[in-house]
Amino acid sequence: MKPDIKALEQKVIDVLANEAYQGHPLHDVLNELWDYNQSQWARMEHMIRLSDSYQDMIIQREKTLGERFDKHLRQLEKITRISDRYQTALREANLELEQASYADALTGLPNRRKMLRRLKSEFEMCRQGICLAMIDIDHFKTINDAYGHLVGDDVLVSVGNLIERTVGELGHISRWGGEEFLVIFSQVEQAQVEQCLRHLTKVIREAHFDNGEAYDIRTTISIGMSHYQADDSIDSLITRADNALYKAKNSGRDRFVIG
Ligand SMILES: Nc1nc2c(ncn2[C@@H]2O[C@H](COP(=O)(O)OP(=O)(O)OP(=O)(O)O)[C@@H](O)[C@H]2O)c(=O)[nH]1
Repeated sequence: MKPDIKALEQKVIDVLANEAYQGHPLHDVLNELWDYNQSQWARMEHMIRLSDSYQDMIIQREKTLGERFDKHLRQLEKITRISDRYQTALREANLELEQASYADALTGLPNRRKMLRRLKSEFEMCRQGICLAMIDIDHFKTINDAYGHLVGDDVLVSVGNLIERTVGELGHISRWGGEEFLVIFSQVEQAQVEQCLRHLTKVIREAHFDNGEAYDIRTTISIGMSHYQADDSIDSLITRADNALYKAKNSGRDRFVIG
């Protein structure tokens, strides 16, 4: 049978309060037991309160942790988006930089570095049938001296444009340096290249480089041509074109010579 704890407790309280039992040894023992029981209850309640607040604290902490985690996640997403945009911008900037490093700043034509790359790849693909034309403006210094460097720049750009237009699909032009241009013809009949270069000297000879009415400059070009021969390297092919250009200069300019 289950004891009625409440009634039992009340009975103990009554006995302890009863004057008639004071001083009896069992009264003292009961008193001590009662005090001990009360203190145990108080301890238990204290522990329950502690446990409750501990659980509260954990719940709060988990809540805050969750919120903090969400915040970090949002920050992380933001950083990822920024990083994606940054990488795209970086890729575009690198591309622009790469293109800029292969273009001549004045004429916009491919520069010597780009040309050497092209020459290397043409050489690797099919070296037979490659022709080079080294083209140099005649007495260009006199144009600079007479009209100044800025006008000289304009003439350089115009000559570059005329070469590009005249060569067209037959070859690839580059500004090799200073007042020199290099054209690669690949897989074009040598006779056709010669005809093109002969025509080019005529085009430049007949051109008027004017700036409205401010000036009217005439000029000519000399060309050294080389075509691939057995055992040629890129260097030897360029050197033969250079030597032929030298001969064209020394034999009166305004012409092309085959090296
Ligand atoms: N305006 C201008 N001049 C340049 C540029 N690059 C090189 N030059 C000039 O080109 C001239 C080349 O002179 P030279 O090597 O003596 O040759 P040239 O006067 O053309 O004579 P030949 O080649 O012997 O017919 C120099 O005056 C350089 O300053 C440039 O980008 N702009």
